[in-house]
Amino acid sequence: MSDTGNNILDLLSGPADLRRLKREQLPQLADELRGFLIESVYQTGGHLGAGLGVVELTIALHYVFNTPEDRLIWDVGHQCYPHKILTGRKGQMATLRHTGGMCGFPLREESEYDAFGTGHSSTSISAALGMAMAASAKGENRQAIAVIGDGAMTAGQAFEALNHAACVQANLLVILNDNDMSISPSVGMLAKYLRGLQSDVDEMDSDSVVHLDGSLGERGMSITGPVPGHHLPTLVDTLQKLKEKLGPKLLHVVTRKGRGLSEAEADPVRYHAVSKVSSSTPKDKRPTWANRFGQWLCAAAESDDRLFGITPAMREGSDLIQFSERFPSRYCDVAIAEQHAVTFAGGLACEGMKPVLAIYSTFLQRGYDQLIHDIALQNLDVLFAIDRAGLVGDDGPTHHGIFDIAALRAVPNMVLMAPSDEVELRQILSFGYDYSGPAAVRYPRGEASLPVVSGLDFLVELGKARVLRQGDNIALLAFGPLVSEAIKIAEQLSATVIDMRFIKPYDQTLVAELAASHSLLVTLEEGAAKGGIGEEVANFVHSLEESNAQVLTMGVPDRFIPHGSRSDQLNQCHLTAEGILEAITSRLEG
Ligand SMILES: Cc1ncc(C[n+]2csc(CCOP(=O)(O)OP(=O)(O)O)c2C)c(N)n1
Ligand SMILES: CC(=O)[C@@H](O)[C@H](O)COP(=O)(O)O
Ligand SMILES: [Mg+2]
Repeated sequence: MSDTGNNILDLLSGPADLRRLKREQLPQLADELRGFLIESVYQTGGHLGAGLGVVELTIALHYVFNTPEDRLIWDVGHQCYPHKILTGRKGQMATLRHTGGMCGFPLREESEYDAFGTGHSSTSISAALGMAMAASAKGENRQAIAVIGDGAMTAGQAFEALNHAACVQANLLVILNDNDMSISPSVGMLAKYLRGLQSDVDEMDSDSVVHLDGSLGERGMSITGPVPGHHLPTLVDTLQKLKEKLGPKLLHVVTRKGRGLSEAEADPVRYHAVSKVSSSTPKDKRPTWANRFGQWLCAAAESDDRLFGITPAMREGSDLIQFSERFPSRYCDVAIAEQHAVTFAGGLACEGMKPVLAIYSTFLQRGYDQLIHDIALQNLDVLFAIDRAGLVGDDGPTHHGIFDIAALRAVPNMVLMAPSDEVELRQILSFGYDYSGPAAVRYPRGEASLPVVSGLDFLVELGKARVLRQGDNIALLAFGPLVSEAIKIAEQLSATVIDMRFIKPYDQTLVAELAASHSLLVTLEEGAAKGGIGEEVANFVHSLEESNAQVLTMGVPDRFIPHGSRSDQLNQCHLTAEGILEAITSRLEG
């Protein structure tokens, strides 16, 4: 017995060892792997339910296929921890999602077994098909396997890829991991269809494999399943058969999210991700920006029955929970379908409704064309509540919301606002809601900031900033919660502090006045510096003939910021009081 009680798991250094096991050893390996996964993720925090649901599937895939030569891609990638543990990274699990530690998603640079980096959903089939076509072109006899959940399957790109795959002869295996869950329960036509096909995974038995060969089958993609996704003998036998079958194939497996941990099976929403179990008593958590948004949304809906609240499968994350319960007829979870969500909001607006689309900044990237083409170009009255705008911490670069400033300030008709605290959030959301045109309010992940200056008037006027402190030579122009960092160093610098509030249109009149009365303007934004609002302010100031003011722009540098804590990331980007002070000091010492 090894010291951790894991007879088999601890003896495996990689899939080659796994493939030397007898089939009858695999169920014990699954138990050991599941136990280690739970224990480890409770220590570090991270995604849990999805990984528990694919323990057997992961073992079977590495047992049957010759990974890494056979390419294995995990859609979204939040379920990849069992895969990482079995591919030589068990020892790194203690560093999961820590600064400098193991990534919480598949990462090509981390391992040859991570065939494709994921994080945003629904990319796996496209990538696997590309790899399969390349193998064919090179005459290489290898498989490309995409494991995609029922939630991820609802996104358009998944269907685009299936549509293409069904008409090309490439060795592609798509495994639909159907646990009837997204983060919240799956919604939409696909979910209904799949529910009609499968019984409860525990009621399925090994001869329940149904060769559907349905409509897609007649046109080039064979469909197998549904198969009980926790029954190792069935999984291994089925995968062996499919391995020998040429051409594009789809295997439908039925699993349970959170499998093997009773509380996670009972509440898969809550156990989608868990915080680390810390020995110290948890400090009272303050409401998050998303909580404050959710409260505002309910209050606004109470007084206006034209308001619709829309989320692309992120009810919990964006905190539309209360709204969904109180206003079910005006709550729309459109599944993982950001492109559809944006244009759908436009349709509502055309008919006089007041849609509010709550969407993470990083996921809005999926709907950028729709924002331009369907909303801004037609000047439709849609409010975008852009959540997770800024550095997000543990999830890392696939999830940072740092491109929305550069993206949206380039779009005519768009209004883009950045509240500095939770009181401002309410005021600015209301302003955006009342504004009759496309408006967006961006706010970060985590606990909502409290006002740093009291007794201010809250009247919000289009394109107008707020002077929080009058100083002399240096002016700090903060866009959003970085106001609090600016206030911390204002006295030491005897600086003027401006809460800019509006990114588009920004308060150009005030900037011109500041440029005439200060020698250094410093712009602060938690967004990509390249293409950011700081560049626009600098261009404007440097175009003023009557001013010699210099502009120091501070934002996220032109590189991807790795996973880790949000505070580490802000430090890396010098977007803390200390970092800003240091940058100003070195500029002054120039
Ligand atoms: C484009 C995009 N939108 C939203 C998300 C957030 N997200 C992460 S996991 C998830 C649910 C995925 O459901 P499914 O694919 O069924 O996987 P399961 O968690 O059930 O294993 C969502 C919506 C994402 N990662 N990417
Ligand atoms: C995997 C995925 O994309 C989501 O689970 C994401 O990690 C949620 O992020 P938050 O924790 O910021 O809600
Ligand atoms: Mg699912």
